[in-house]
Amino acid sequence: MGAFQSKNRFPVDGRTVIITGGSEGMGKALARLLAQKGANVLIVARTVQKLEVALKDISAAAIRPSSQRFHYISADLTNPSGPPRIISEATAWNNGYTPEILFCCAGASRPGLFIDMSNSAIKEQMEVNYYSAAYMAHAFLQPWLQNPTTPKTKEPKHIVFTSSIAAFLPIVGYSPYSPSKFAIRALSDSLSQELLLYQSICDMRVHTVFPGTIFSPGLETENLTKPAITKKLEESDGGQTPEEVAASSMKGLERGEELITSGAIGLALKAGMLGCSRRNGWGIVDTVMGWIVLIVLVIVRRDMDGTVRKWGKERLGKDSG
Ligand SMILES: NC(=O)C1=CN([C@@H]2O[C@H](COP(=O)(O)OP(=O)(O)OC[C@H]3O[C@@H](n4cnc5c(N)ncnc54)[C@H](OP(=O)(O)O)[C@@H]3O)[C@@H](O)[C@H]2O)C=CC1
Ligand SMILES: CCCCCCCCCCCCCCCC(=O)[C@@H](N)CO
Repeated sequence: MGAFQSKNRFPVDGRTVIITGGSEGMGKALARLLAQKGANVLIVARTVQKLEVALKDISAAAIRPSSQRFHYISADLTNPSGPPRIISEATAWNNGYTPEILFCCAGASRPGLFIDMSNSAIKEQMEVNYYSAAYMAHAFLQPWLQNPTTPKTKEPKHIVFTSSIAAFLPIVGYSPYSPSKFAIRALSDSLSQELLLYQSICDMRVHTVFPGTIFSPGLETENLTKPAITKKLEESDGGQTPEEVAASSMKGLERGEELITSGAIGLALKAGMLGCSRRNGWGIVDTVMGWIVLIVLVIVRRDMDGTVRKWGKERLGKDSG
């Protein structure tokens, strides 16, 4: 302990955290982890029954059960009227303070070939992944700015978005899904710069997590309609449990990272896609890794394209999926 231990840049003990998609999968694993670290936790999702079951599980993980508080709010986050109601309910529940940390984990993937998709399916992916996060983030910034003083004023406020490594490379079958995760990364980057405007009034930070395959209820649902070629292309990603993703996300946040990956493939792919995004520390590791990755990706892309071309040649007409 002590001198060599770096500062925790994401303290949560005694603070109040709101997690969308906190009733299942990665969001629920994060909620449990935050409860173990001493946070008050509020989860948001649509289905009340799942929220009730999850909340019991989350509160059972508290390190100080007598003083930590837990709550849920049911809302459909694709509806822009949801977040303002969530803020007022959450603020009232949290003794008049807007929760200081927002995790946007709600999301879903409905894979399929673009050519087969209805326009409403294309729109739905943007709504459930991008707008659900953008509306929430938008609703939190004004209350934070107007009331920058909270019991833990010294600590910055945080928004944490959830993207995917599908935002780093093309994968057949994710054409309506990947753009929604790219959009989250773009929002994260532009907000990260915009929030500097207000830094002297209220220190607000934004982060994005890029998980690979997560063994979650959501994955089981998406696999029901996933084209076989998509399963083939993503088989080299071994996958992680929601708990593993939650733990590595928290580690990245505690190190102060802005764009966070939870596995080796994500780390490499991110390095090849950083561009003008914030790098960790001075960015030397990310940058050198990026040079190597960009060379390796020439081969990866050629290999993936070869697989897709062969698949089409052998199966198109018989089974386009
Ligand atoms: N699973 C995977 O392989 C990967 C997932 N991701 C992303 O990680 C995040 C978590 O995924 P995962 O662990 O699979 O989650 P799950 O699909 O298992 O759970 C999704 C959660 O979001 C809630 N939710 C879904 N739609 C809405 C909505 N319209 N309004 C409010 N809440 C909603 C669900 O509850 P309810 O249905 O009751 O509303 C549930 O709590 C998502 O953003 C996902 O896109 C990223 C990479 C890989
Ligand atoms: C040096 C770099 C090597 C690169 C190897 C490429 C491997 C590609 C694996 C892609 C896996 C995609 C997971 C997306 C998960 C997701 O977001 C969905 N499950 C939606 O929920």
